[in-house]
Amino acid sequence: MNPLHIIGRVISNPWFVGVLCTVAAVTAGFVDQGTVQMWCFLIINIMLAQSINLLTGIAGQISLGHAGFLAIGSYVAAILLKDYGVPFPLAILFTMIVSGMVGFLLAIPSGRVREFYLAMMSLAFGLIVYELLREWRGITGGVMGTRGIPSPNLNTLELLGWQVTMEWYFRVMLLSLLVLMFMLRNFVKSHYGRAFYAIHVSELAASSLGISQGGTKRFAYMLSGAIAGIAAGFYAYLVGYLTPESFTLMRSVEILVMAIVGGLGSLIGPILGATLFTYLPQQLQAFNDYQFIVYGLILVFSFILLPRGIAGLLGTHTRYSKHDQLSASISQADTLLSRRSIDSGALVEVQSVVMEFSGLRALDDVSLQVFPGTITGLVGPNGSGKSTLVNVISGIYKPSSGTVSFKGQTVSGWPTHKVASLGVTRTFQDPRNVPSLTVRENILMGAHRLYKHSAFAASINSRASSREETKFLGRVDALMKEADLLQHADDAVGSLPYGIQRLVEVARALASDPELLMLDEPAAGLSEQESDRLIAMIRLAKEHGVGIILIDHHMDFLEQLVDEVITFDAGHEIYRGDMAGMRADLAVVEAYLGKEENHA
Ligand SMILES: Nc1ncnc2c1ncn2[C@@H]1O[C@H](COP(=O)(O)OP(=O)(O)OP(=O)(O)O)[C@@H](O)[C@H]1O
Repeated sequence: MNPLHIIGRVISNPWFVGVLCTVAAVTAGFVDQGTVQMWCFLIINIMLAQSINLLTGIAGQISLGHAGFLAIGSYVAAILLKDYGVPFPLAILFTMIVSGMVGFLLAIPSGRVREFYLAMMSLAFGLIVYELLREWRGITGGVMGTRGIPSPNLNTLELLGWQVTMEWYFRVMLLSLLVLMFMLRNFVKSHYGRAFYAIHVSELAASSLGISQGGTKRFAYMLSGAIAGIAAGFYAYLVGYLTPESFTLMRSVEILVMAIVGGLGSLIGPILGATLFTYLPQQLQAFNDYQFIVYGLILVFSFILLPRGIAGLLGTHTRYSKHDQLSASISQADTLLSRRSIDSGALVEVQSVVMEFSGLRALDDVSLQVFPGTITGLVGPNGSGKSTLVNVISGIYKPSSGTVSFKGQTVSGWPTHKVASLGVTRTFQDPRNVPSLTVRENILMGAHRLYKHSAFAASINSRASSREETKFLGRVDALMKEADLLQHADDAVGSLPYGIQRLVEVARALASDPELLMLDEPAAGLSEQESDRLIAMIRLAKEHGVGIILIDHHMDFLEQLVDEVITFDAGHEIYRGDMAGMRADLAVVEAYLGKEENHA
């Protein structure tokens, strides 16, 4: 085994972490105050790097203004203690809430912009906060800053009449970090963590699983702000004075770089990055004037040589499921899918839908009904409107006119995630999985809409949350067995052949326990064996009363499955009936089948 990977395994082992923290907590009583203070700065950096990692590394929302959170939190904490005498743990708690609220508010405009613009917006946030600190003299003390904040460094910090020394301050910080890491780890491994990762990779695929992109982004900003708030509170008391110069753009960049160099998306990475960036500047002091050049070079080389950061070099992976914790208790699921009544009326009803794109009529007066336990095939030449119809039903497009209703309720115009949360699940023409997550994690993501437990319950790994996770992990294992995917359960989806990726997406759709399942060319690129697996899965869904819309160009494949087939040409329905009738229909042969045969 690679020796670096052995190091990675050791440092991510909870026993190692426990022993290291105990040793540090005890040793803090014997070493000089400067060393303990440095350890405190390390903890602050770890918290900040985790905060940005959650937002940028996991939820994919780039932030160049994190020093803004640090600044707001630090000044709030300072004012609460210095001016109002709030005990410092309570003041830190309050700071966490204020910073979380700032994060939430910041997410509202951020929800509308992406990538480069998002980076610019977060940059503007950091710059505005910096200017406010300089100009709002009555509150912040302007460029002179705020001094005389009770601090363990000056032996002026007290709690209930007891003087808090540096050594005890460090122990409180260490305990806070351990609690934070425990909660963060559980959170990331829950359906909340998977939702963060899903919006990062594909907002469209995420919303088709019932994940609200706006809500998830706001939640990510809020949590990230709250974590930065905790770091800020500890920072304000640790240093005992605040000036705007501690919260410049450089500080924001430094926080981001710590997480990137450590390894974005993993939980170990930010710890490693923060450690490097806390101690490196000290080591480089020997280089005097060349200190910053050396610093810059290290950065450039680490970006080039370590694309997944130090955590990648050490082979540490963060898992986005609790499979490793719960594997002993996972049994085979009793049911793969809920059994639904097939005697009820139409599941979905499309009425006179027209869909126009700048003058092009992709759908022209289309109507159809799909009943539980039936399969409706959609066929037609390329560009005839099949995918557009699925996009209209799933809420990706709002029809230009006409309505879509699901179980009698009009859903046209609803956001995609809200339609999906009713049990309307679809797959895409090109599979949209999360390539870096495992097969198990991807399929588990499908169950998102079914989870009931709160984010707090997920973070403390409550009994109810474990029970729910175990149930869905069992269901996912059973689905993997059905799809013959068990041997790939722990492989990253991106490393697998195309056909397998398609089966993963279909299994993910089934994990949502859908009422209506829409499959867009699921058999494309599958081997014969994989195609048989797919047929078995579709039949399983049908037997359980799921209503299915199936788009495909393979007539042999459709023949084995569909109850009814509808043929489109240029957005119009040209045939509806059984497969035999379709093959004999002159209009279909003219518009579609003739061309298909010519292709063959
Ligand atoms: N977002 C969009 N903007 C503009 N035009 C679009 C959009 N989506 C679809 N179209 C157009 O609508 C028409 C129908 O496209 P659609 O993807 O539904 O066809 P399809 O039958 O699914 O074809 P294929 O078999 O190639 O998937 C095409 O002319 C396509 O270019």
